[in-house]
Amino acid sequence: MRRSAAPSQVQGKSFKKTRFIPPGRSNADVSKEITKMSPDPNLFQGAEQSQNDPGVCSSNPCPSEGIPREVGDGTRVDPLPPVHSASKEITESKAQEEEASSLLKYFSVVWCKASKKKHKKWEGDAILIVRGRSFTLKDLEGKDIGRGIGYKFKDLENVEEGQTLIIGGKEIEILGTISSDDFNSGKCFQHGSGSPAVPSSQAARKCFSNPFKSVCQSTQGQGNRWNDCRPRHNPCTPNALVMPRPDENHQWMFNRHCSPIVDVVIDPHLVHHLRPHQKDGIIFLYECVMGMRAVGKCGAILADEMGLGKTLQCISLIWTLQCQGPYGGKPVIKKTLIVTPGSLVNNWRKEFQKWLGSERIKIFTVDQDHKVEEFINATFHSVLIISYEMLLRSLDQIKIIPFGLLICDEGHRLKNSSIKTTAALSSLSCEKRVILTGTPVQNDLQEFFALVDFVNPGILGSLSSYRKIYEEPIIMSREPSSSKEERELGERRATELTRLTGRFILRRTQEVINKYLPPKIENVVFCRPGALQIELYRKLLRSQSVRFCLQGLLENSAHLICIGALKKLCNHPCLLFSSVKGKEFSSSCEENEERNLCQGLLSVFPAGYNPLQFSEKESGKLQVLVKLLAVIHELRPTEKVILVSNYRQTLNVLEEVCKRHGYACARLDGQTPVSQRQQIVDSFNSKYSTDFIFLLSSKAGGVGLNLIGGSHLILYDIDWNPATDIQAMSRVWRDGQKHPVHIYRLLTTGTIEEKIYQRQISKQGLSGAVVDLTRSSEHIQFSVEELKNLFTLHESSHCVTHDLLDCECTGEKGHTEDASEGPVASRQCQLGPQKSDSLRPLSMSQLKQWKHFSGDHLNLPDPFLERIRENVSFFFQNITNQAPAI
Ligand SMILES: Nc1ncnc2c1ncn2[C@@H]1O[C@H](COP(=O)(O)OP(=O)(O)OP(=O)(O)O)[C@@H](O)[C@H]1O
Ligand SMILES: [Mg+2]
Repeated sequence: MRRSAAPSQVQGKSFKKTRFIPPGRSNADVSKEITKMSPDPNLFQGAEQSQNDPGVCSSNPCPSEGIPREVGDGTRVDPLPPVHSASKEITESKAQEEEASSLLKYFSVVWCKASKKKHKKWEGDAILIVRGRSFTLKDLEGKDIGRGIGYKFKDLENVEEGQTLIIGGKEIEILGTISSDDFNSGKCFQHGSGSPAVPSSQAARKCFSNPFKSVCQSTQGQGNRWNDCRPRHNPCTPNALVMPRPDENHQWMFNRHCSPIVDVVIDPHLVHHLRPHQKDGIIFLYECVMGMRAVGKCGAILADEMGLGKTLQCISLIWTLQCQGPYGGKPVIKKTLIVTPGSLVNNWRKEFQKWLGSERIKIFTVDQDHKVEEFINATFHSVLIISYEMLLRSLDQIKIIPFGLLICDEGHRLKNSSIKTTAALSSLSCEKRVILTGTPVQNDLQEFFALVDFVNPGILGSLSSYRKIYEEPIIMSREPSSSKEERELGERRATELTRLTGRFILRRTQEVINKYLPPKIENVVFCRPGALQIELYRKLLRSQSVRFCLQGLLENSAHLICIGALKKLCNHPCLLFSSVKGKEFSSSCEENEERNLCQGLLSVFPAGYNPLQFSEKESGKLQVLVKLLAVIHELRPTEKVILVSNYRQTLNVLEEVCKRHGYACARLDGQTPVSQRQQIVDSFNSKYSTDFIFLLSSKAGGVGLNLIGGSHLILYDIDWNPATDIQAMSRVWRDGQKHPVHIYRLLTTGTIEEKIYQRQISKQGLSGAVVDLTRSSEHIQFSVEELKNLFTLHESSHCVTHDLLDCECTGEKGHTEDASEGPVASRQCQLGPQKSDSLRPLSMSQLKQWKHFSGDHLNLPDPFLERIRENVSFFFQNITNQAPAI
């Protein structure tokens, strides 16, 4: 507890002052005086009582007037002033009020409950906010612990440093003034942990050792240590990447043996390959984990967009820290733990091998046959790579290994502090923690807290203080009904939060590597539904379940069943048939809705319909797909295709199509054993592979994979969450890709798929958790109005999405809207100004700027589109990185 030595001052004179020995004071201080602040009696009692202490007014017949009220925790809240009758008083008090309303001051204080005890202890630090005639006392968690109104303006105006006061039943000592800037930004609530890496003089003193003495000792005892401590690589070569030297404060803190300072230089073998943004990223990571950016904190979040080479940046960091260090050249760490999704364990091993070969560093990957014990016993391994699932199972063994560095790949999963994985990882004693994520949480402030608190525990204070100081003001400022003051405060707090966390969070966008990548041609293809699809769609929309949903009569997830059925139908009617079959007569209660939905559906299918012998013509998208595959195969025989769906059953249909057409294919979905995943990916990426198609379940394999063996990516269906689709799309357009990349998103015209797409690109979709991969449609709430829109089939439109764009073209000619239109609306709930970010889904106005044409358009400029136009009602196309020779 802080003990004050600040001198108190006498203030006020009209009432008897209590003698008070401030907590922690020596007896010599007893003479110091304390001011008892009381609400202004003038305001409550009328002029005749103006000199009275309101405390004496308990005899007042009207207890609600003039007697401070107590609220909540015993805090005194003084009554609102009654209306005065005398006009002179009104004029005077009006003038005073005006004067008072301009008073706004902030103080740092220590406080304790007011009592007459001789020996008291301050109970805590707090912030005193004096505003006009009132004050608020907040603890450092941002919680109100005292409040009072109706004080004498003069008393509050004269509050100053060193004073000891009694207000609102609490004794406080004013320690200092806080600028409104520091209050508004929230800085004054920080417990010191968030300050830049400048140690307090106390800390510096504690770590002091006589540098001269120890250097002498060491040079005598160990020969010429200065000569031994040369940098591992030459820092003077023109391309040398040299890490920043620790400053004096860092040296005081960490160079206890006063070893000579040695340049830490990244291995030239790696530097040769590094992109400029990767060099910056390595310096950033180095500074973070060395505690050079925030005092006592060694965590970082590297949130570069997908494909920017976060793996290589980490490998460079690990290799450097394991061999070098700034103090006497001594390595900073011995062992590193990398935790990653199961499908990426072997990708990490491969990347180590790719960049460092197999001799420099020994990697151990945990799987069924290689347990953690082996790593413990075989001491020559320095890096342990393990999946999140395995980590939970082997936590006890992991805990006993003294890891110097912890890297959590695809670490956005740690955004929930109550899940087991986060708790398990937090329990590890390793302080140097790095989260890697291409999809950071940007718009949920609590999840953001969890990530930040994981890498740098305590830097934002406790969760409750964070809520009070940042989350609540920020959220409040974004309410449409917020006042100007609230908006300003929220803005300031958001800026401060961004500043505070910006020291250890780095995010670069795709643009930084665009110049190393081939062109990307993105297409949104609106496929006409087949006749059977239309008939079934109409039938489903007429079903009792859909009708009840629209009347708001069904509870829970009934609408999800309807949505699920429509989505299956869009993929292929045979998928709907399989799910309906057998449910028509089901009697179980849970399946009631499904039964209602299915009734009469089977009769729409041709007699003797066999889902296994489905026809490609029955699905508009499948027809387009088959033609697309054929034209790619014909025009680009050496190129390969990634075919993505969110559903295993759909992948089964697509696999069957591949078989029918004789296309060799590989497949990775949720059921593919983790141990086989990398091998499947590697063999597809290999130039010797004979596979033409890679069937990918976006949910199972979307994150982290490199599928640069393919240059055409077809998204067969659409997810509510744009991040899932964007993740999948990022698998091919990344470093190492040799061919122009073609992306095709297939949507069934006029159906729910268009609606989901619109939701993705509309503001409504944007305000949700757009970069959060774990959210699915179950978390989406729909109003009856929205459901009505979802459950409408637009049979006559070429493209409902285009209809909504307010675009004047008829789709007859290739049309591109003038790019000079207004700015793209930014997301509502994000920290600070958002830079261009390819993770952000496209917006409606951006889509309008894409080239677009109807399927009837003559002379389509793209030979692939030309071939599929027959079944397509509309196209959107966008080309990134110069016009390709398609
Ligand atoms: N400097 C480089 N030169 C050439 N290839 C590179 C370079 N840096 C990274 N790569 C390659 O780029 C690909 C993508 O890198 P990586 O997997 O590290 O991306 P990432 O940032 O982790 O993306 P994601 O968020 O999707 O996991 C890998 O094949 C990697 O080997
Ligand atoms: Mg990665």
